[in-house]
Amino acid sequence: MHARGLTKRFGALVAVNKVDLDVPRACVYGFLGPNGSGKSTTIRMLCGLLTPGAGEIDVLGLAIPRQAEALKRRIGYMTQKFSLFDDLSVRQNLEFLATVQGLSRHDTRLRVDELLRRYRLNDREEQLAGTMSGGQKQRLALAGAIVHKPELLLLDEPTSAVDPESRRDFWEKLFELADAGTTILVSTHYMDEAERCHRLAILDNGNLVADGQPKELTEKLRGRTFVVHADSPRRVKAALDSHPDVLSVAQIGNELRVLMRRDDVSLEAFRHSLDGVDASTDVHTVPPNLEDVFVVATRNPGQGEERAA
Ligand SMILES: Nc1ncnc2c1ncn2[C@@H]1O[C@H](COP(=O)(O)OP(=O)(O)OP(=O)(O)O)[C@@H](O)[C@H]1O
Repeated sequence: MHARGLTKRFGALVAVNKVDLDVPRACVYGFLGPNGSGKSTTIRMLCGLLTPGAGEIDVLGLAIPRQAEALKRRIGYMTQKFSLFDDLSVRQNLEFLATVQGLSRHDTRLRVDELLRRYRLNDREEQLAGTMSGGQKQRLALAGAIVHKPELLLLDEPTSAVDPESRRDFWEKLFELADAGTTILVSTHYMDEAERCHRLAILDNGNLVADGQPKELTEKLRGRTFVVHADSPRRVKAALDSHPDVLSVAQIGNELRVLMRRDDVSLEAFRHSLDGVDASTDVHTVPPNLEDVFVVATRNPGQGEERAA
């Protein structure tokens, strides 16, 4: 899947601004960005639900939106809002979706049986979808999105309302699908999920501000993250908040995770800048994580053009 110069305006707002994307086949591609950064709008344009203001889109060899009709049978789409019928049973939901996708009665029965088994829903196939837990609904919604064995799956914050174990379980299913050749584009606000993707794109105010493999993105930030142990972390944080080279400070218990704007501030110089603030401080460098990448990409003016190869 490729997009070039993808743009969408809503009145004066540029929701998506000249975005270029390349999503390799059978890849789990993560889409990250603050609220309102344009993730859903991009995904909706890629699956032909929304017409771009400008740009070229090629999905599975089809030109979108012109050939969107032909794309429908080849993609699956699932959003944060469960697209299920609450007053139909688990089985009826899957049967309905299979019929909409044009499966014969025979194929529908085989496929629904297979999905109920594989998604551990066979012990509750008669239960009304509306009475299921968030995690179960989400498993059913995923089963529904792949009932027609799509080559590409577009998932818009599919795990936003479920517990950590259900999220892990859901991601196991995504990797199973990718191993079997399905390409997956998934938006998320969870860094642990982003970390698991083969590749990632970060959007900010409609602009693509970073893309690459998670490891490439974090390696580029080497030398920028310090951890400060202190007896009075609030006082140290107050001092760091006014430090010109500090981009962000996050408190985790008695530790402060400090992200610098630049990578040329030495550990010694940084230690020195805390002299006289709290005698108990202990500072060391730590490897950057994806959250650091996210903060740099979305908060640091001038970093917008940084891209991993
Ligand atoms: N139909 C619409 N009409 C007007 N503005 C819209 C419309 N759809 C989206 N927007 C605006 O476009 C911007 C991008 O929205 P979008 O839903 O794509 O962001 P997002 O990154 O998916 O956010 P979130 O993480 O909150 O889901 C927002 O400012 C939103 O208000």
